[in-house]
Amino acid sequence: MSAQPTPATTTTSSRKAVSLPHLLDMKKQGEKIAMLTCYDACFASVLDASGVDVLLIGDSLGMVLGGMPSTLPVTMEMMEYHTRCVAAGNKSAWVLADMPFGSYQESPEQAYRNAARLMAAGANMVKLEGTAWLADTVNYLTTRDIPVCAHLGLTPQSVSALGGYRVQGKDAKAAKLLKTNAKLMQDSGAQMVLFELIPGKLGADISKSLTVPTIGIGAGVDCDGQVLVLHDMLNVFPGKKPKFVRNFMDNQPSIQAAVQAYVSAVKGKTFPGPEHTF
Ligand SMILES: Nc1nc(=O)c2c([nH]1)NC[C@@H]1CN(c3ccc(C(=O)N[C@@H](CCC(=O)O)C(=O)O)cc3)CN21
Ligand SMILES: CC(C)C(=O)C(=O)O
Ligand SMILES: [Mg+2]
Repeated sequence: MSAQPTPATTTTSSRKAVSLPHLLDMKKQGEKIAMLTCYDACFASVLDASGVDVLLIGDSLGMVLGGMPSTLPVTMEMMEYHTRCVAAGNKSAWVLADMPFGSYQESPEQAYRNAARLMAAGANMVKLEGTAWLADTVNYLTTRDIPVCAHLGLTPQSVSALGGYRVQGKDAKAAKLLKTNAKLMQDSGAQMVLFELIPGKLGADISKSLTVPTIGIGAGVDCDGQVLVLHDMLNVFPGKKPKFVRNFMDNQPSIQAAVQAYVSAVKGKTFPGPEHTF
């Protein structure tokens, strides 16, 4: 083979595609997983080239792109469209798509039918919010070769039942239940578990107790990876920022540099700090 031209800039755009074994290996090696939400081809290309490991097509897109008051009005059509957009711009990152409110809660069969649509649109894995009731569905999807990330802790699709976007697992009983449910998700076949808004100590404890990688948002620095909503860390989402958000545009000349600063901060364990942790 003839020599390849040397790239002008050092990026990770030529990295090997991120895979499930690779993500498991990152946990084993102690390399933190950097995840960001992504809703379109253009940002998919920027994030992929900046070394983001996982692109999450979050149902937060309803609030961020659509200006909706919650994630509940988000539909399968919206999730499919944005998953297609992200897959089109991505080369090597792992593509994770949220299943929207009402698309999986009825039955494992309903969940499979809708998960298959997101996989066909370009997702590598789907994410479902729930507690113990979700176990059968996780088992149904994973035995049929659809990789699953279980989303525990604050589950925004349950905002009305939970009484707001509040920290979960605060007392000993709630903490124990969360840990039990995390193990149940792993035992049901989930290859990733995501925690939103839980005490940092609990995030550390559960992450140590699981063999699959854990991803945190407001769950402390000791999860195996971190996720933020892209528009929050770029400081373009209006209104009061949750405590776990850091503005990565601070002192950065470009969006690319801000995203690279996020990846470095996650890998270097300097984000999240105590000031972002409950
Ligand atoms: N732009 C955006 N960013 C997000 O992180 C996000 C969304 N949208 N939409 C879906 C959910 C909603 N999320 C939220 C929203 C608000 C708080 C919040 O204000 N939390 C309080 C904690 C309150 C307590 O102490 O219990 C905080 O101060 O952070 C947290 C998560 C996370 N997700
Ligand atoms: C905040 C993350 C975890 C999410 O589920 C979303 O963006 O929808
Ligand atoms: Mg979501």
